Amino acid sequence: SHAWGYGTQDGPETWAESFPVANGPRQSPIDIVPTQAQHDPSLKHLKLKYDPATAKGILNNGHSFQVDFTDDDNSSTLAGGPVTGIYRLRQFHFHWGSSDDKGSEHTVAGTKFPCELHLVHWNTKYPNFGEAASKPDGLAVVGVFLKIGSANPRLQKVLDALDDIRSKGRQTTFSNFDPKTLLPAALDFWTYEGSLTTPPLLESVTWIVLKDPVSVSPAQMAKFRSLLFTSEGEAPSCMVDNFRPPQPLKGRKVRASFK
Ligand SMILES: COc1cccc(N2C=Cc3cc(S(N)(=O)=O)sc3S2(=O)=O)c1
Ligand SMILES: [Zn+2]
Repeated sequence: SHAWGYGTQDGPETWAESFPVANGPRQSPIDIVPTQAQHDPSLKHLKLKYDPATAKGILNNGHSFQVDFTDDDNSSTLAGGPVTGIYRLRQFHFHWGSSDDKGSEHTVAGTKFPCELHLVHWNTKYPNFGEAASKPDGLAVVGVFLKIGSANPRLQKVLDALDDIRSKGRQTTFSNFDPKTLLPAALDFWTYEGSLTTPPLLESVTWIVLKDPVSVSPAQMAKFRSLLFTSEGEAPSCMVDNFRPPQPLKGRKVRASFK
């Protein structure tokens, strides 16, 4: 399969060679400019229903780490907001920087956050995740910014699991976790039509980026940065700066759920 990464030889500037959609009309992430986002009063409020029992495992996939959920019923779902129908939670993961001045994928009027959480959901009008991932309305990803502040106790269970998945390919069980605890109190959001931010960069994502960040402490950021891009036995390479920079808007409109 295609070896891609975030280095100088295999990073975002090279991805179009193997994934030409990288230069497509609806690529993500983007810079969100609040003054240019249009308030859309027809947007419904976000309906997130997560069952902690659907948490299954945590995996270092060599690009990030992800917490996977069982998605064989509608126990953990997203509805409302900009989407029609019911989307099932598949996994969540993060993107972060080597220092606190960068790391997020979306930016807000040019402001970068040190970390960004993505909760990936797929449209149940399609038979399974893989099918949905290739459809223009197949996926809905909720993005949450993390900003430096006090330690976030809700992150701790996830961060404590990282010791067991330090290298690429490592995974361990991860159960009884409610991802709703990772979200800010208010679910105000910006939304636009975009793509996966890593290969295969499929243009199948309705993005729902929450306006309010949640906190993360410098020590907690150090835990993220203790992960490795590399497998055991390879020369170790710290998993940092696993973010794609903002992509051209190409005429897309960003809507806001709030005034
Ligand atoms: C058949 O399509 C598949 C199959 C298996 C995994 C994936 N994915 C790959 C990248 C990717 C990037 C995401 S992000 N950063 O935009 O939230 S979400 C996501 S994924 O859907 O898990 C796609
Ligand atoms: Zn992501």
